[in-house]
Amino acid sequence: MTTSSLKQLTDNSLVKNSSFINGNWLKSSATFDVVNPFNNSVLTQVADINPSDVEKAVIAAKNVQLAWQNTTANERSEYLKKWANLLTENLEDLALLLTLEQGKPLAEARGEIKYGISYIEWFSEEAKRVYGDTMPALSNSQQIIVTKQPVGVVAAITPWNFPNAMITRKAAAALAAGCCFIVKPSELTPLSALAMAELSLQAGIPNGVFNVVVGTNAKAIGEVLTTHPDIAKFSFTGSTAVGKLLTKQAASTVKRVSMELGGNAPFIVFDDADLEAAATGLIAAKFRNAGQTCVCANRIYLAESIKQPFLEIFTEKLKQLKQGNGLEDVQLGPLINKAAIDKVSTLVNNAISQGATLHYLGEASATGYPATILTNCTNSMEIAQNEIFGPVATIFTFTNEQEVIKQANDTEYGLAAYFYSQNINRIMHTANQLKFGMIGINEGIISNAAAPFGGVKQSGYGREGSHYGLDDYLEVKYLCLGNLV
Ligand SMILES: NC(=O)C1=CN([C@@H]2O[C@H](COP(=O)(O)OP(=O)(O)OC[C@H]3O[C@@H](n4cnc5c(N)ncnc54)[C@H](O)[C@@H]3O)[C@@H](O)[C@H]2O)C=CC1
Ligand SMILES: O=C(O)[C@H](O)CS(=O)(=O)O
Repeated sequence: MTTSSLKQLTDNSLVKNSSFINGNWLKSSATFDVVNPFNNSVLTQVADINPSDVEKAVIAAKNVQLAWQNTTANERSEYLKKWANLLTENLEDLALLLTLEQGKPLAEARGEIKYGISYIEWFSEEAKRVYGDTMPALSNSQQIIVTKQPVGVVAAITPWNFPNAMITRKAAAALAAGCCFIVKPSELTPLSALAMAELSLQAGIPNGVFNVVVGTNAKAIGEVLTTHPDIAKFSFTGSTAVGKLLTKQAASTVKRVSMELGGNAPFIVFDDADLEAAATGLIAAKFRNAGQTCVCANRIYLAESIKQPFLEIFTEKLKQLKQGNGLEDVQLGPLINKAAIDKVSTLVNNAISQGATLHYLGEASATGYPATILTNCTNSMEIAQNEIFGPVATIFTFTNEQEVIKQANDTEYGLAAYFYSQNINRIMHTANQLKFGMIGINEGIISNAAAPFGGVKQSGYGREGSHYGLDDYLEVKYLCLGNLV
């Protein structure tokens, strides 16, 4: 029987149990349990920060902000490279920690750590590519110069589904731009963030530049991070509902805001698609992290003429996926908690009561959810208008290209979309009409540090990764030099 304990780590110094502020570990009397979602065992206790102590992180960051933004781009690049190298050296322990606290299969956890490291590596180079402009002046006695400067102290709040990569995707860009950084990770998965903090210390990143505050009073902590006047920018990844609340709070001090929110991705298989490739792509796009990602395929539209052959291929592939303990040889881990299981069950039962057909039902442990295929779904069902966040494939059919594009766009979200076709005219026509920030064309996994990750509509705004990702942490300054002879 696989033991599920932190003792399995090679280097137990990576297990940290309190907030990391100004290079120190802040103890507090109150603690909260960190639970393994597969068996609900308590992994460890973590100090529950008193919201009144969150300001200590703000002060620490503010006190070192000028020194940090006055380092050279090369110096910041070197710090980031050291951090990335340490994360790579500790990859196995970081992956084990992530699977223990979040549940995803170890192979996926390794993938997430590498994905998270790729953002640090990407921005260690982007730090050296912050460029300005010159522009034609109104007279020869003038010179116009445009420079870019770091926005200042950045605060962030991140979710439990990618407890490593959602932090590095923000922190790496912030540090590269010359901004000090404070993050509140989800109280469900604080250990990955705290291990990252320990490695930032080992990388020599100066005290106060990278800070992690952990606690169960997300509301109170969030109020400090969204309203404190010494925080210039706020970045959030999580649900649209919470994103709206935090955006309102950040408006009180007119902070720069980036929002990476929920999704409701359509996945369209046209009649000219490579069905084998589309089925493989859908397995990846639907079942990664047991369906708990904001870019998961949430609605699957099949051309009527290929529905039967596609479903046969897809169902056979789905039967190969095993659900269970992420530490063992499985492809689907547990959901994050019982509330998540109840939410998915309600959506499925509601869909069936509204006419959906249960086409396939896999097996699952008590803390998992069975891989499921529902057919005969319609856009009016709750399951079509909500982010499922579970391993449930909902099948819709269509006969007309314009109709399916209209249905795909029929959502308040606009994060990711996918479609499979081998006709270039149909590909360009469809890509131009889909209202989403990111589109996978004949591809089910599109996440890449070199590409701009982000959405439109109620999936938020701002971009993370790519050369666009630095702009969110920079202010443009216009200098007008006059009276030149
Ligand atoms: N667009 C994107 O890149 C991503 C979006 N998400 C979305 O997030 C949801 C799942 O993740 P969850 O962690 O459950 O989302 P969530 O929005 O409930 O929580 C996200 C973070 O916000 C914090 N939080 C919750 N209520 C808060 C409040 N009142 N004030 C301050 N902080 C608060 C939580 O502690 C956590 O750290 C799904 O809707 C998913 O689509 C998740 C990951 C990535
Ligand atoms: O939280 C998420 O869902 C991630 O943003 C998805 S990805 O970046 O890992 O694709």
